[in-house]
Amino acid sequence: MRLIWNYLIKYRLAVAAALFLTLVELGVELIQPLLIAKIIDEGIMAEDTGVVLTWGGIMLFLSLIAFAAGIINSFYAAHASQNTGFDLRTDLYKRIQTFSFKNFQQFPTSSLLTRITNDIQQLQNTIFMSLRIMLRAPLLVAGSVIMALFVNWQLAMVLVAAVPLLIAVLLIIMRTAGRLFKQVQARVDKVNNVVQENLTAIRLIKSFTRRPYESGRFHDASEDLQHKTVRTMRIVEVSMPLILLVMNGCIMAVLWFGTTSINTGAVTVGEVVAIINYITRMTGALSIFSMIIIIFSRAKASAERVSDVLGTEEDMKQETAEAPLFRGDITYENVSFHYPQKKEKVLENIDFHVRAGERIAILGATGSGKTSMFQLLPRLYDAGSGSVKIDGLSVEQFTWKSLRSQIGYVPQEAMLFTGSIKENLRWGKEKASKSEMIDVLRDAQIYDTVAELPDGLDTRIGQRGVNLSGGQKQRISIARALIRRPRILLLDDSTSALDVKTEKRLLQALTKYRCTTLMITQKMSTTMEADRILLLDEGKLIAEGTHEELLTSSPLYKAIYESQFGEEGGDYA
Ligand SMILES: Nc1ncnc2c1ncn2[C@@H]1O[C@H](COP(=O)(O)OP(=O)(O)OP(=O)(O)O)[C@@H](O)[C@H]1O
Repeated sequence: MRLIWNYLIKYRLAVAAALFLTLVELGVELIQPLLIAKIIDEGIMAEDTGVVLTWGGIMLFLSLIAFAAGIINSFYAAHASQNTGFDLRTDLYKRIQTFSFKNFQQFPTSSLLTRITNDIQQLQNTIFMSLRIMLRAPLLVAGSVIMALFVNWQLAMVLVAAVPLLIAVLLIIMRTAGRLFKQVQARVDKVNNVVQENLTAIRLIKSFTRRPYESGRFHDASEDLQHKTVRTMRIVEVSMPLILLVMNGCIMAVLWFGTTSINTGAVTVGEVVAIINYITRMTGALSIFSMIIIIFSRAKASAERVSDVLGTEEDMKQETAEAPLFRGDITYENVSFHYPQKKEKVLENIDFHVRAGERIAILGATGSGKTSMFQLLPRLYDAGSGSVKIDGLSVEQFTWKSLRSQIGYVPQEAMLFTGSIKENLRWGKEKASKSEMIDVLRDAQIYDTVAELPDGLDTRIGQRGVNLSGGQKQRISIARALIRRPRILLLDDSTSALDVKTEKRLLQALTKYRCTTLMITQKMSTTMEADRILLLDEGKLIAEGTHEELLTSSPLYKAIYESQFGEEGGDYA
């Protein structure tokens, strides 16, 4: 919970004002039974209407003050809680943005989503409730005991004995519930995970008619959440009957001792009524305690989950050197790599050199390590051993921005954002002009299609580009990479959905960018457009050369070629 204090401190004035106003409300509440005692003993019993009216008027006035204090308190409580929530969300978001892929593997996306929404919402509610009513509850309980002692200490001893014991039990319940609520939040993660996967793969689910299976998965996750929440709430709910039992016991004891003491004259009727009034108010405050237990236990769990993310160290640090303008010469020197959670190497002793401006095709069976090899260049991962260099300088010495802004990366799965085509292109270069956009769309062989759309560049792209074909998405992704005028272009199977002629035109248009181009591909038609080809197999670079060289030197390359074009080689021989 230290996390909440650290953030709340910024709004200390609002917090102080809210707490002060709580004390005003509390003061009025605590003084009222005293006034009631006075009215009974000095007004009603003594049949003095003047006393009743005077003190009754004072009670009414104080109630109005408490009412105003309550309203203003809400304003300050909302200000402090909403702003703290905003700050936490912002910092959490910023921290997630710095995450490396290794960090991401630590926290599934669905869990990060729950943390940044639901968990922060819990913390926000807790701060609001704390400033509004929660603090009042313990203060009211403590204040009532003190005031009861002040009214009649012998009768109040009943409370001195019972209340601390009751609070100790409630705190134990709160601790247990805190642990259980953490498990509840993990179940919320699971539900989010299923929903997220479901919605992103809705087309697949429909085409495979897997709706009943997916509904089953959702049902199980949701039911698991329901059961865990019910089990947790059961423990919390014990607190309410417990409070009523103990406090009603206190009232019985006060009435019992009070009646005998009134007869001996040691206690007045007003004092008995006042103490019972304090007990009733304490019962109200303690019932809020059961709500406090729920909110605090949840908040404790949420605060830990948020802290876990905020406290996660970036495992990949960026260095401070600004990269020079690259020529685009690339060297992999004896590079080996394995993913953080796996021991087996997916790349082993990769060694090659690409001259600036060259166009290289990377060919290899699925899972042979092509994408992994790409990811080392913009430092999405760091090589385990060996060195990846651009223009003879290790990529690990540059700032992310200066390195990545010179690399155009088109990932295997074309990922577009909700917004217009224009906005998606500006995602690549913020201040791109209309003519720049037209140029890159033309080079990516998609301009004619865009121009025919009723809204042209302003055409809205649905979430993840649902309203575009696979090939259209690929070409807009390529245009987005080209608009940055990259020095190095990485195409990860980005032309797989294009027909041979369109692809040929696209590759032709790329020559004017004079950038070094590495293209992962499964298609021979693409490799034949390259200056050289790297052939990967099970993480090893097994052959390197031009198309003609590899046809004679590499049996695997020849086999792939023949599998695509037949032994004669068709038109491409
Ligand atoms: N994020 C990851 N975490 C762990 N292992 C991974 C990860 N990504 C890929 N791998 C593993 O690394 C190996 C190489 O994968 P990679 O994606 O580099 O192959 P690829 O040649 O690009 O395959 P494809 O042609 O199918 O895209 C595979 O065995 C794969 O299972």
